[in-house]
Amino acid sequence: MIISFHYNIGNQGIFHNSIMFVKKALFAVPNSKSLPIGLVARFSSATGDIGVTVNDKTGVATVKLQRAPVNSLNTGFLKNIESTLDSLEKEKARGLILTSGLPKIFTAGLDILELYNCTTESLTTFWTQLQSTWLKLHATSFPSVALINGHAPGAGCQLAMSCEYRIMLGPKYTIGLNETKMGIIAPFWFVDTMIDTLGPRQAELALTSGKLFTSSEALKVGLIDEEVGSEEEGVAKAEAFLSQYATIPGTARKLTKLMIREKTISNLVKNKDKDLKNVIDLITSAQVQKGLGLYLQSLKKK
Ligand SMILES: CCCC/C=C/CC(=O)SCCNC(=O)CCNC(=O)[C@H](O)C(C)(C)COP(=O)(O)OP(=O)(O)OC[C@H]1O[C@@H](n2cnc3c(N)ncnc32)[C@H](O)[C@@H]1OP(=O)(O)O
Repeated sequence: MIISFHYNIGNQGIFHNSIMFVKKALFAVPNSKSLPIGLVARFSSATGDIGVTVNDKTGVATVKLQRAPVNSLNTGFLKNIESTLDSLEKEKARGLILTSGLPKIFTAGLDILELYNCTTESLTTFWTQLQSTWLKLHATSFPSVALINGHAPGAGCQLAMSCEYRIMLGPKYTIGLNETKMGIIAPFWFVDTMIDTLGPRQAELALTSGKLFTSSEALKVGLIDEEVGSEEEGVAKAEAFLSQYATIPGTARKLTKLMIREKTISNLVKNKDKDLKNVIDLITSAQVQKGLGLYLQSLKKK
């Protein structure tokens, strides 16, 4: 476990001539490392790595997801993300920028290997962790921005939608809930989140077709809030968005957010077991297993 807390020195970034400016450890982020982007692949692991950088002037934490090759979300990585959010809550972070440390991919969504050839037991562990990580992200007390610097299909889109503001790097990447394209059904809380984000009409069109939106299409329907031409521009816009909360009393902000999100959150909290049963029934069916196998093969053939 590396316990590190990285400061942005005068907003110049944490790496200068490949030297990390690292101040003393202030809190623990389990299994976390802060890595130069070019080194990401070397640190790939079952649980992934999470780079956390906190700007000491603003208290905003930038969290970089790093699980090569595509930041797919397995049980360990989701647990790692949840622990990171717990640490940020404990240390009273003033804001979150959630982004990817990998080139081209925000996250490829759920790790299909957790769904394919799974047992009821392994699927239960995985799905329970997914529910728990999502609940934490969706209800953070601090404001959150998803800086979507690559593709964000499936649960990648779900994570982004749970942040309060979405900034996407254009024009090459896509985002959306593509479950129906895979012959599966998005869980009700993914659907609720998309309805909260797009409204019922656009959500229905998007979900039934499993649409993956380009950044400009996503902007048009309100799936993202801003499209940017570079990561630097994205970071600047994310910081600008978060800076407006510097003068807003935190408790009033948090309670307002939770009031607006309460219905979607409590729908999952009250129906966790039902959701799990739906998933087990669907995912372990022979037909869905066959489809997932073919989907995995098609990804590998590319
Ligand atoms: C009630 C049940 C509800 C279940 C809900 C599910 C929500 C989900 O999130 S389902 C998953 C949705 N995600 C996808 O469909 C994404 C699939 N992946 C892609 O479209 C592409 O990989 C990409 C656009 C993300 C990246 O393309 P790129 O060309 O850069 O890389 P690839 O060569 O395709 O992939 C590299 C490597 O990674 C493997 N892989 C890709 N995605 C996943 C994944 N989601 N899970 C596991 N593994 C994945 C891919 O097979 C390649 O593996 P190899 O290197 O071994 O060939």
